[in-house]
Amino acid sequence: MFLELTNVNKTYKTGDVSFKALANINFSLEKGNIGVILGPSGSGKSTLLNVIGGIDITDNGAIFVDGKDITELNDRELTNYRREEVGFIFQFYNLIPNLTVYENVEVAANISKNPMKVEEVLDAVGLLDLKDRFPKELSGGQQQRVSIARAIIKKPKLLLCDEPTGALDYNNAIEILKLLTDINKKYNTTILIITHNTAISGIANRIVRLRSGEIIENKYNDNILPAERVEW
Ligand SMILES: Nc1ncnc2c1ncn2[C@@H]1O[C@H](COP(=O)(O)OP(=O)(O)OP(=O)(O)O)[C@@H](O)[C@H]1O
Repeated sequence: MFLELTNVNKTYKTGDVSFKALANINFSLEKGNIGVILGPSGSGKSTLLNVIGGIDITDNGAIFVDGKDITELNDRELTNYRREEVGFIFQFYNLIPNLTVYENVEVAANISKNPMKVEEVLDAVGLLDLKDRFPKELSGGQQQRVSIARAIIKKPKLLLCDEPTGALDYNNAIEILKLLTDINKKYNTTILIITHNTAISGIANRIVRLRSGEIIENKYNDNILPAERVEW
């Protein structure tokens, strides 16, 4: 199994108050699969993505990524894991406003050991013609393509997406889902998407539903839809 979580718990402590954000999480995802984590606001989706991405730490449990338990890594190893093995995509793109499209992607290449060529990645996301524009000169969908280019240039084993279509209108959202499924096929990248939008689960091999930090449903999807046929 490529990604495997066993008995993962996460508690936030603020002063004397503690809050259990993840309770006994168990699920797994095969290499090259797409997983979708569904759940309402506050159900623990971002927390789950953050612990899988090595941005936050768990109370206990194991998180195996490609055979390695990342909860056992020291700080330096965890930095390398985040930098080399995981790509992140967020709802609000987080592009650097005073750098061009090309430069935004180049920055990511510069901190990676064995990156793809900037042109190749911009071509893969359909932005080669717009490489000299600044983020404010792009539509939301185009800005999200830049952030996807930035995430995949390091050839991540795992692509973690936090509401990747949350700020987009329907047509742009479908284009981004199509791009994610294309990347999944082209590079065999394992992708995990968190969203409150149930319709997005149409493109996923595995669907996990969270409520109040607990998994209430975990199923294999044997009726996968192409992105173009996802509707909401
Ligand atoms: N740093 C923190 N300190 C304390 N509590 C936190 C912290 N981060 C998140 N929480 C709490 O943990 C719970 C889960 O939060 P999380 O952000 O994982 O939910 P979510 O499903 O991603 O929500 P949303 O869809 O609104 O982003 C929430 O009740 C939240 O208030």
